[in-house]
Amino acid sequence: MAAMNDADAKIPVSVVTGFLGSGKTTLVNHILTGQHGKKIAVIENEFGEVGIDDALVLRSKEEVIEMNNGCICCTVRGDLVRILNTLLKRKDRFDAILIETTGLADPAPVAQTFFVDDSLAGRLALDAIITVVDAKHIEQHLDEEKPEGQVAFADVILLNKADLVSEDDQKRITARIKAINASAEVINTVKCNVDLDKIINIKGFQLEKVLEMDPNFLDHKHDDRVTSVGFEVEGECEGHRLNAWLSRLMMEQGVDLFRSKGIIAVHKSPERHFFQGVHMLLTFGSSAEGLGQPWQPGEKRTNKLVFIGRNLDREQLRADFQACII
Ligand SMILES: Nc1nc2c(ncn2[C@@H]2O[C@H](COP(=O)(O)OP(=O)(O)OP(=O)(O)O)[C@@H](O)[C@H]2O)c(=O)[nH]1
Repeated sequence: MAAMNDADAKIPVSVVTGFLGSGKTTLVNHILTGQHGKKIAVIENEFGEVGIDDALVLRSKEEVIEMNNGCICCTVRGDLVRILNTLLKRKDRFDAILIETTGLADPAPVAQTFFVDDSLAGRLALDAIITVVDAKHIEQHLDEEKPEGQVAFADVILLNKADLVSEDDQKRITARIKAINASAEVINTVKCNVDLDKIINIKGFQLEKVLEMDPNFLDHKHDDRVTSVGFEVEGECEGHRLNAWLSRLMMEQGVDLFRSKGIIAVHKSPERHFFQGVHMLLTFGSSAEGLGQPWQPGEKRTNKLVFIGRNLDREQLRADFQACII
């Protein structure tokens, strides 16, 4: 009997990165709901201790597993290895793995896992790093500092939110991306609507290429200027108090608040309410608009909040939120 080629036996792993709010969850939803005949296991890393994206991701036949222990840079080795090993015990149930990283994570530590960890190196193959870029905000971010790493290490770049910029803008941004990373394929998308064959199982990642660019790729150091605060509080919120607190918070700390998200149980409302913010911009939604599910009869009402930013005071945030509970 012909022995199976080792490389063929490896399960492809795709890593989705992208700055906060660029469209990573939109891409995961696109993949989960697509008619592609592939069974894909999704691992999500929420930056914070409670999972919120999980509630926003549409459920489908694929499995979604969530990692909740803070920044992927720090916990990746333990958590990711453990989760991947658990997944591998059920490997007859999927053909590919997709890892959605937090918007701030440098993809390096995720990618390293597949080379550094012996238990995984032989069984999984890092297929590609897919970076989602927000066409509207990328230039501002490139001018400031952050997503260079995400752009530099990407194998495929989705220039998403193409609907929000002109064709000239798209050309200029593509040129700027190419100046950072000439070898990545750049695909313009709206709502991350991309042919899945262009992003999954494409064998795009090459360690040699990356090491040539960054010889220190395999020894990443964590940037600890930014922290996350996540907490869960049982009970029902008084809507006006919550609004007043969030408005004050955005006004006073908006500059330092990169991202905020919450799942809220509002007093006397059967709907599950959500808020999400980027700096001072806050939007609200609820299960009445088809986002997530209403509270089920008998289900415990609980609130989950996550804040990501600089100089966050966990105790204060929690106490202020607690004061909104009836
Ligand atoms: N106009 C426009 N909006 C989009 C597009 N793609 C996504 N969005 C919106 O952008 C917002 C952020 O999208 P998400 O998919 O949640 O982004 P994310 O990268 O997962 O966000 P984080 O998990 O916070 O990092 C949502 O309100 C989306 O509906 C697009 O192509 N055009």
